[in-house]
Amino acid sequence: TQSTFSWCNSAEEDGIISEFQQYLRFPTAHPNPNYKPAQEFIVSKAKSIGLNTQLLEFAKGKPIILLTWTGKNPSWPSILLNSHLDSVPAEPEKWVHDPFQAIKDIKGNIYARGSQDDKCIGMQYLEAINRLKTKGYQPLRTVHVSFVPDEEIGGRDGAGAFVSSKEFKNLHVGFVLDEGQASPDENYRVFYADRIPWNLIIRATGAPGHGSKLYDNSALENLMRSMDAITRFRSAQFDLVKAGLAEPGEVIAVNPVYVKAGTPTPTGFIMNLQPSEAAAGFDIRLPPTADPQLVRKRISEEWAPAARNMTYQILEKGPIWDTQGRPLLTVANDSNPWWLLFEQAIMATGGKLRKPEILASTTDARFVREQGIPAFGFSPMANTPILLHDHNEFLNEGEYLKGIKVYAAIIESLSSFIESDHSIASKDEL
Ligand SMILES: CSCC[C@H](NC=O)C(=O)O
Ligand SMILES: [Zn+2]
Ligand SMILES: [Zn+2]
Repeated sequence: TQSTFSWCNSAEEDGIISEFQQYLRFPTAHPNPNYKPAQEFIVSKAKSIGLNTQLLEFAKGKPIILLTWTGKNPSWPSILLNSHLDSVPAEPEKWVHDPFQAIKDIKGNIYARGSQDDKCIGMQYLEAINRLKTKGYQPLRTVHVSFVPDEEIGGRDGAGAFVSSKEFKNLHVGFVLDEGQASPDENYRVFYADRIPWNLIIRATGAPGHGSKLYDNSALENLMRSMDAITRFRSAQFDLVKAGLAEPGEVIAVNPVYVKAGTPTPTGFIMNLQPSEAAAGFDIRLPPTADPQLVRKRISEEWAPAARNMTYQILEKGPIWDTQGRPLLTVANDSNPWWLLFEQAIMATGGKLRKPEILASTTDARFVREQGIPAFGFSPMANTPILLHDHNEFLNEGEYLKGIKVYAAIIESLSSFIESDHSIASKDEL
């Protein structure tokens, strides 16, 4: 059969797809990711395409794989392509195919945990580099590829430790690509910021009492009043999205993740005793445009006021602003040459791009942006339902192969960027 792409015959395509399936089968899902076999696979693949390989480890059993394709001008700021090795767990019995077998169905859809999030991009980076090397392309800037652990559990021992290490400083990274999200339509999506998670726990106390009694200030009544206030805020934010006035990543999300109260028995709860303690946990996500001080004030005055016998705890999973007090975002317009190069490369492959977005969830790109380094989130998956962390996560093989072509164009464009000599204008003329 004829291959979809001029650069590769169908036997080569089959090889590329089967290597993607192999990578998907490594058991790197939480809560017990086994990184070693996946690491050996990536290192051997990297060696076969002629990349330098290095292993870093900032926490035991959590390797960071760093691959390097040295450019003709190694002193220039380099490009880093990042992905994570781990994935969230899956419930095999709720999938149509086993999430760790990477089965390809008749339509070419490859079912696996990690197929979208984000083992696809890690392998696509390598295939794209392989493609560029085969055609004899030599980068001006050095290109690094990193595979990191622990993204799904916060990334502190992975990208967090890596980005603040001396090893990272020595790479002199000027621009980073990290994961994005699938797009159900024909337009690719790109992300210039992440929302930052806060974990909020609110606790209420009150006098216990008989289950039959109406009285003020019980622990659960106090908690329920907070729930009401939080629900009103949540709905107001969500209404902005529903009305099309804001994108999902542009509002503050506050979602309940647990509620804890009551006096347990072996079979349930004591029903005629109003408890003296109650607590609830929330996943809050703040866009870089939010004012964290206002959110803190709202929590202390409306969601957990001392006047209602309430206390609270906020665990901030990262700053909203960089060290200079600017919102943690990467400029995604023509004033940023990296943006132009990125956008032009996608268009040159016939790909279309939606308006840049703030990612509703959180990725390792935030660690990079904290260092003042520009980073975009991008996973080339168009015409694909958004299934990250969901049952039946899959990626179509044709879409995967197209993504390799897109990355090849992007990597070529970024790594041949010559700063401040009108290279952007000259690229337009090409
Ligand atoms: C505290 S960082 C958590 C990172 C995680 N990333 C992907 O889902 C998320 O919950 O968005
Ligand atoms: Zn991810
Ligand atoms: Zn994820």
